[in-house]
Formats: sequence, structure tokens, C-alpha cells
Amino acid sequence: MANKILEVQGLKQYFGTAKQPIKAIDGISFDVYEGETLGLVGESGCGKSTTGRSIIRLYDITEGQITFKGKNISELKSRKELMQFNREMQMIFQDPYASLNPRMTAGELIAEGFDIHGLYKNKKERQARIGELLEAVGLTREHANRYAHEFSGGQRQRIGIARALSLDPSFIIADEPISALDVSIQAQVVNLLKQLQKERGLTYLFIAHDLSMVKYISDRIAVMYRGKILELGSADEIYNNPIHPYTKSLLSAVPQPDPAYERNRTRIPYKHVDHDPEAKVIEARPGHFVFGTDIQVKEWAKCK
Ligand SMILES: Nc1ncnc2c1ncn2[C@@H]1O[C@H](COP(=O)(O)OP(=O)(O)OP(=O)(O)O)[C@@H](O)[C@H]1O
Repeated sequence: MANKILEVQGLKQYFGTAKQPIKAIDGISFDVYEGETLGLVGESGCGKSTTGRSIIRLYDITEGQITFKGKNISELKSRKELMQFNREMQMIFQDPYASLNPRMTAGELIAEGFDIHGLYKNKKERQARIGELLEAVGLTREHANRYAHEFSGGQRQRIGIARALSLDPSFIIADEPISALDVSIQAQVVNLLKQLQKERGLTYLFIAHDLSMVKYISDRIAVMYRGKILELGSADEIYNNPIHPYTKSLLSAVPQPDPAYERNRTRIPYKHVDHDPEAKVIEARPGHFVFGTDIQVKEWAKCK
């Protein structure tokens, strides 16, 4: 098995006040291995984005430990360490309309990161790097001088990806990178991400609100609900042998190309129940973890 590149242990992220905390993340633990894609799935408000943002240090975490390449990220303090971390870990955002300044050209947007880091002081080298990145994401060198508002949603997301790649990171957090795009474009962007991963040995944390597209990109999937991870396993296990009722409910919402299956598909509603105080993370099958009590997990595993 590959090395762990990221370890999240007992992460809590609370907002609000001490009296009325909003428990956006309420004690989650998971690892991400070098070169894999971990899908993080759950409905709106479950804490997915906050997880990504805490990992990339947009927030000081409330509790727990996040270790990236062997270093506790909360302990990175010096400018040099923070700059190095920033080079290694990048983010792709959901809305390519909101996240790119429409008054900047594609070239300026892509170069922003490496300009801050003072790379490519030579103008020719800088231009060459911009061109290389545009081509890497399926655009052309000629696109460098066009403004962000002149691009379609799919093309803008490609610029967002080129920006994320500009400092040669090893880890990318993709926060619902396809949710704002037309369905016809979504697969193209997923395929591009897969291809870039292969070429560059990237590791992804891929955040999504449903299980339909994550299947095509994730090696493993973590299912999140109300600030907790309820199930985590290989994509195959999650799709074919889901255990937690919430995962089963999410899966029942995924449309399938098979018309016979579709005719009979019924949405399984998830009825919220407070977690049993005895609930813990249980390895129900090798590498397949479920949050529940021993009795619950046994019961859930029995019913398909
Ligand atoms: N900066 C903040 N201040 C206060 N509350 C916040 C903040 N960020 C997130 N929250 C709250 O934390 C919870 C989790 O939010 P988060 O954005 O992580 O969920 P999400 O699963 O990514 O949802 P979405 O798919 O809608 O982005 C929500 O209740 C949200 O309102």
C-alpha cells in the first residue's frame, strides 16, 4: 500500500459561540494515501467544505490533528514553511464563475500563484509556463490573453484547475468541482482530473454532494453526515456492499443507465436518529469502516 500523505485524527471544527456551538465537524478521522482519490460525500451542510478548508489551513482547527507529509500542519509557522505547504496543497473550487476574477486574463489568473512565489522571473519562461499549463488542461496558448468572462463554465473550471496546478502541488482538494457545470461537461472535467492525476502522480480529496460522479474518480469514499463520517471504504465496497442506512439512502438517489433498474428504483429515505452514545468506528470488513454500535453494524450489514 502507498504511503499516507495526509492523516486526519479526531478533527473538530466548531463555529458559533461556546454557548451555542455549530459543530461543523464533530470528530472525524481518516487517512489519504499517496496517489489515490478519496471521495468525500454528503448532503449540503454536512461539513465537507469545512473539512477541506481546515485541511488547507483556511481555519485554525478547534481540536484534533492534521498531518501532511509527516508534519502537523497546525505547527507550520514560519513564512518559509507556510509557502512550502501552499505549494504542495492546492484547492479547486465549486463555482468557476465566482472563484475567478472576470477582469483578469486566463494568463494572469494562472500566473498569480507563481508570481506570489516569485518563480519565473524571466518573462519568456513565465509565458512558456502559462502556455504549458493551458495545454495541460485542454486549452490553448492563445487563450492566455482572453478574459475569464469570455470562457464557458467548463473552460473556466479548466482555468481553475490550471491555477491549482501552477505550483506543481502533490495534493489537491477539489471542492465540488463539477457541481456548477452542465451534466454534459461534468464527465469531461472528471476525465481531465483523472488524466492529470495519472500524469503527475497527484493525490485528490474530491468533495461531492451525491454519489453519482464520485464513483468514476474515487478509489475510496467517505460518507459524511452532520459533521461525522458514517462510512468509509473502497469505492467498490461503498457501491456494492453499503452498510450504513445513510449510505444506502444516498445510493438509492443515484440514477442508473439501466432502464429496468430505473423503473424499479425507489428512493430510500433516511430517517435521522441521534447517534447512540456507544457508537464508534467499526471495521466491518477489511478496510471498510462504519460508525455505529456493534449490534447496529451487524444488523445493518444483514439487510441489503
Ligand atoms: N465560517 C462559518 N461560520 C459559521 N458556520 C459555518 C461556517 N462555515 C460553515 N458553517 C456551518 O457549518 C456547517 C457545515 O458547513 P459546510 O459548508 O462545511 O458543509 P458542506 O457539506 O460543505 O455544504 P455545501 O455542500 O452546502 O457547501 C453548516 O451548518 C454551515 O452553516
